[in-house]
Amino acid sequence: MLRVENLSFSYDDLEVLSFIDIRIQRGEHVAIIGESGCGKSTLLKLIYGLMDLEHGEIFWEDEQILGPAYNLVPGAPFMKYLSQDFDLMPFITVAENISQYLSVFYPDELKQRTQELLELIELTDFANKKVKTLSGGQQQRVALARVLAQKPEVLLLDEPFGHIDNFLKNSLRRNIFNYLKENRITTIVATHDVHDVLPFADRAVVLSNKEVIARARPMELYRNPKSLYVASLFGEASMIAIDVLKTYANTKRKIIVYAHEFRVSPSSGLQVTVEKAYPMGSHYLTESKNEDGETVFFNAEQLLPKGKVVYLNVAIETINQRIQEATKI
Ligand SMILES: Nc1ncnc2c1ncn2[C@@H]1O[C@H](COP(=O)(O)OP(=O)(O)OP(=O)(O)O)[C@@H](O)[C@H]1O
Repeated sequence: MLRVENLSFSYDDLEVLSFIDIRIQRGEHVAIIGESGCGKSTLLKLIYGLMDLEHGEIFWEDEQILGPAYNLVPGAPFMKYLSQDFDLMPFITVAENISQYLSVFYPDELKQRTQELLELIELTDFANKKVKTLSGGQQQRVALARVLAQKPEVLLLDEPFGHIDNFLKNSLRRNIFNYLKENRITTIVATHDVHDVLPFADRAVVLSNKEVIARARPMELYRNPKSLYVASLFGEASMIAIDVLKTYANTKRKIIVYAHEFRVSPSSGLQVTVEKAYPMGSHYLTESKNEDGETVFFNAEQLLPKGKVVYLNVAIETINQRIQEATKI
């Protein structure tokens, strides 16, 4: 088990993390999510031992992870950290970069394992190309294979698919995350991309304003977000008064509604005026204002013109589900 206990950290006078507690089981896949600048990368660097904690302790099983003040070579040997800069050897080939950490005493195994990792990152055809000639996304994939070659017990990934185009991203994500699960590699991913989180993470930890503000299974967080901040990590969302959606409801409480959960109606529901519409392929993400001037995002099948007044409804099941959570917001 990885235990992060009471961790606090500041850069000079700027406190970034305050009394963080996280426990991660061996083989578990946990996503650290939160807005840009909330401290995700800092937390990964601290877990890897690249910086000294201001307060608190980190353990992997019974071994304490210590920072550079206590370790000449920072970075725990049973862990690997894939940062946003890739740490590759630019003047040798892709295959050589990957096999650098494999044992030369077993040449057949070295060849087979290098091949396996090249297939995993979908770069078999580039095996003999020098790394410096690759694109940023290709280099990121080599960096991934290079850390996997070292068979870490714990893998820390910082925005692992940030440089990779959408064309490849989905299959690569499935390859890599399935590989990590099958090999029981404990994985912590810092990301703001929901596609890294919902299909793959066993749990998500949400950081905001120096603290952990939510932790749960990703689908649980998505279905019942406890704040607009959490919902916004999954998509456009708005806070709506329950009595506007359910006219017979006698309450001033509000619930969170995702843009795709609204249905457009010509006559009844929450009245909004269209401001702007963004084509999204299957629908138009439509920005509107309600009668109190608050912004409401909803998905519409049609392109609605600026100034058009429409009414929005939400399925009763969704309202009831969120009402149960609304008291906690
Ligand atoms: N070396 C540094 N020196 C001083 N401040 C830093 C340093 N690195 C990060 N920070 C600050 O610490 C805060 C957290 O940064 P961090 O990179 O951990 O956030 P993040 O959640 O990973 O962001 P992103 O998603 O944009 O990568 C930010 O306010 C950032 O400006």
